[in-house]
Amino acid sequence: MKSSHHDHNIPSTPGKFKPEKSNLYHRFRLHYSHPTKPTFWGFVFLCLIFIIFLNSSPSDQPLKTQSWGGSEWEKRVKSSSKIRSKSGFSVLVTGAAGFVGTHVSAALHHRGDGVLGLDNFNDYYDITLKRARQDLLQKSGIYILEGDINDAVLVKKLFEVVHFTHVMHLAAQAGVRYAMKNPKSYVHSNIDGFVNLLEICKSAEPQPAIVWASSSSVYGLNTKVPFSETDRTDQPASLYAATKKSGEEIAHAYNHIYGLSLTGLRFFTVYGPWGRPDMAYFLFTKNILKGKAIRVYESGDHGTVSRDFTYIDDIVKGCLGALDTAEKSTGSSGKKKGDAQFRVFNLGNTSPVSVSDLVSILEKLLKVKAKRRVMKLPRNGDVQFTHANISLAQRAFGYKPTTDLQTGLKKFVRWYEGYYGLRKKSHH
Ligand SMILES: O=C(O)[C@H]1O[C@H](OP(=O)(O)OP(=O)(O)OC[C@H]2O[C@@H](n3ccc(=O)[nH]c3=O)[C@H](O)[C@@H]2O)[C@H](O)[C@@H](O)[C@@H]1O
Repeated sequence: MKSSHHDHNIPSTPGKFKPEKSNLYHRFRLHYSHPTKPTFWGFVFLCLIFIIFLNSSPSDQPLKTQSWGGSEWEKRVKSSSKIRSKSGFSVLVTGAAGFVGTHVSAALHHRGDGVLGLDNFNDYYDITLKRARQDLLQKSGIYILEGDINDAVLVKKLFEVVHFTHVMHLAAQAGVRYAMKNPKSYVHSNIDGFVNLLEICKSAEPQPAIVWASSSSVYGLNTKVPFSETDRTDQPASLYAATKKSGEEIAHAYNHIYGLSLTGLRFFTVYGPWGRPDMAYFLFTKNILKGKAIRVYESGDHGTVSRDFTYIDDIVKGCLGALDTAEKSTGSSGKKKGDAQFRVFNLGNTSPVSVSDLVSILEKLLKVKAKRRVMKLPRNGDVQFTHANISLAQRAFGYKPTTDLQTGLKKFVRWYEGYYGLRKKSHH
């Protein structure tokens, strides 16, 4: 599972029994060659198979919920969610140990909003990075609860303990290309999980306003540039995109039936410090520094593949702007009392850069020449280009990205070197 041919750096699927199994198998083989006790070892083998069977869950992502509950736990939940400023919010941030979730949580807390994080800490990518982000937030008093958005009992309990004014829903199975490897994880988090959350929000008293992460990938094969929110989004090129588009339709239905205030944000390839190791800029940095080859995609006839790379701080401003302009939900007792706000916004940078230029910028910053393997874009769900029109978000909450790719990557590289201990110590 680990080293597939495409994305050798993408970690294995959640549900990590394989390596252990082969370990045990080898250990067993060593002992099995012992001539004296074949039946004993046969028995041990059967036991092991049985244990493996018991431990393997039929679902792709088993619910991993720590023990929770009790008065101490409630105190912690309440204290983290407590509003510390005049007219501040109390926000449940799902996916709070994720890349965007961490930055948004920190920004909300910083301005005096109460923040409770929820994250299932799945192993789609390096968990130690998620734990490090958790530690970072914990230092400023933000509690990230370990639990899954599919866990209805837990999420319901949270709404009983705290009257959240807002939900910032960022928990998702991200990544475009990984959807071919683990399709069900996308349905599990992006559809099942979202519906579970909305079901609970619709019955919560009071209903919170919800802002959530959609994706630029919903534009799929759309060729009209720049992408506007009114452009067609019915031609997804990946299952990931299809689940995010489904999320937008599901959001509409919950807004229509239950009066939930819903805002979907179409993020355009967000990058920056504390980013996701499965994304190209991160993966490239790692491999360039290791002297390993990187795959640089191009389209047919040596055309460029480009992205409207958007720096994390700009995205955070967009998220806060969306929260600040979100109107209240209108329903109560699970029933709609009037029309509620329904919005979708692009949050991009408005200046696409080719993957090849991305690599050149990294080469300069890292002072290492990349070993480029230029290849035609495989049919893996990637689209050829993205380019956001952001005028809608600009009008609604003054969204205006200010960081170009060069500047943003510089900050990323500085973080990367610090985090992985690569920075040269200066001798006065
Ligand atoms: O905009 C979005 O909504 C999406 O942005 C990113 O998806 P993507 O644009 O594919 O980001 P990267 O994985 O960083 O890829 C960036 C570019 O590098 C290219 N690439 C990727 C990997 C690789 O080995 N080589 C390569 O040339 C891709 O084709 C793509 O054009 C995120 O990973 C998604 O979770 C998010 O939803």
